[in-house]
Amino acid sequence: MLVNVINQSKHALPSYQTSSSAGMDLRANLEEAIILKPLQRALVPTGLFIELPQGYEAQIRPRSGLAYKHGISIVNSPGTIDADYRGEIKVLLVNLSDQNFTVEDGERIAQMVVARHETVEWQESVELTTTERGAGGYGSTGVK
Ligand SMILES: O=c1ccn([C@H]2C[C@H](O)[C@@H](COP(=O)(O)OP(=O)(O)OP(=O)(O)O)O2)c(=O)[nH]1
Ligand SMILES: [Mg+2]
Repeated sequence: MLVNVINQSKHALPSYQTSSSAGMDLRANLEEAIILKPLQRALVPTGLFIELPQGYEAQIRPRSGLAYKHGISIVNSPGTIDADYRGEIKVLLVNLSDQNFTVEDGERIAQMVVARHETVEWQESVELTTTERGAGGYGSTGVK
């Protein structure tokens, strides 16, 4: 799909790393590096502005390598970019490790997956259909 984008960053547009990747890696666009102390969070700019077609959203997800090696995650994971959002895409990183982590300019900090979504219209009802699960949840199907 074609998506309008304005790239005000110093870096190339995000791209898929392999032909069947679901996500495109997003790079930090920084004047200077950010040092994240343990449990500290920061809203990291990307310099990207996009215009998604109606009925689509972009999800901002953590990168597993950063999470595994450095404990870097995203506070609001997955972040949601609405189709009508025209501001800069930012990534809310958090350092879940016990050591400082430096976010460098140009570093791949997250990945963005574009997905379709439905728009719900409520149909108010007095009862719902009966199912095998019923109201069971939170581990109701087994001890572990
Ligand atoms: O990780 C994120 C999450 C959101 N946004 C932008 C795009 C999104 O369309 C907008 C609003 O996000 P959200 O609805 O999650 O935030 P909110 O706290 O509900 O704010 P608002 O009242 O503006 O909707 O902020 C980002 O740039 N990065
Ligand atoms: Mg909102």
